[in-house]
Amino acid sequence: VEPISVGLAIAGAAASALTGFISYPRLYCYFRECCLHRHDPRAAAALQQNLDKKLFGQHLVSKVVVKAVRGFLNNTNAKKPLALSLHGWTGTGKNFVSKIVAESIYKRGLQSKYVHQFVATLHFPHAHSINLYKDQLQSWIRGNVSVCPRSLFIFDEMDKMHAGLIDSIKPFLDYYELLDGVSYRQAIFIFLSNAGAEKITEVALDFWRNGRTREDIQLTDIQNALSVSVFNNKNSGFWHSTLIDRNLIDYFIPFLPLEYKHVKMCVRVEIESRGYAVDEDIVSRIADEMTYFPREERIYSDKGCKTVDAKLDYYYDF
Ligand SMILES: Nc1ncnc2c1ncn2[C@@H]1O[C@H](COP(=O)(O)OP(=O)(O)OP(=O)(O)O)[C@@H](O)[C@H]1O
Repeated sequence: VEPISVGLAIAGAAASALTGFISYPRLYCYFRECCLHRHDPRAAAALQQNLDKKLFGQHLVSKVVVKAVRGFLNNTNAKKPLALSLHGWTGTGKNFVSKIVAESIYKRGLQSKYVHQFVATLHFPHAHSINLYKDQLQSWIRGNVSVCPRSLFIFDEMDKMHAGLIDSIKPFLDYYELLDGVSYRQAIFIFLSNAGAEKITEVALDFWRNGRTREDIQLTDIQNALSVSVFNNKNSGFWHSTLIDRNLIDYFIPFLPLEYKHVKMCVRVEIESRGYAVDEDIVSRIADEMTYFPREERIYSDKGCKTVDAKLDYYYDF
């Protein structure tokens, strides 16, 4: 065999292995993050599993989020992007659930280049810059969905967001097939706010006072009251935006206020995540340090599970 033809054969094999490698998307995407083009059945299963395991005291949230996201990911012919609006008291798991949703779709979760998070007071702090923010936000969304149709956008503190800014994202949430040549129908938008938290607490408290269990609360018990209260709340940017009256929000998802037992569950998770054995005495002491409302019954933690990790620092020497 001529040395030159052996060389060519080796070069050819190497080249075809390389082309095979590059054109084999699953292998390629194993090493480098890729936009999700096709439905991956593992995404919905991972979402269900993680919510079941990690999210405490939110039976309505788990049910609705899994149904909504699974249905949307399975739908190859969605007519609009998915828009979820998460409502509830502080520290009840809204950001936590958004993170779990992000992680179920993209391995790198919130760090993924296809997941974009905005915090109203951080990214859009000045009312006088609203026009600039509008332009920036629209071109950011357009640019990112052009690169990856299955992009995820999370907007925190929606109740502090300027109504004009909310209106500027409205076209992306609508039923258009294409906007300037871009389709937004595979994108997912998650909006977080405390708007409606009082209403949700009222319903939960009613159940408690009537001796009914928290798990008896159905979505319908809360949902109508919630959309009306959020819509009529003059303090939240949501009320005068057209997102709600044009029915662009697909699901209103209520987060119930967390009870003493849920706070304890959060403390245990935090202790374990730091590699310590759970000491029930410390768990109770931390849960006891939190404050609870209403003043007479003291059922719900007024910070939810927030600040639990900070309190833990006091008990463990790092
Ligand atoms: N229902 C829950 N189940 C398990 N852990 C929770 C739950 N709620 C909150 N936590 C824990 O508390 C932390 C803080 O909660 P999170 O940031 O999700 O609250 P939030 O509802 O977004 O509050 P805010 O309205 O103040 O932004 C989470 O990172 C998580 O560790």
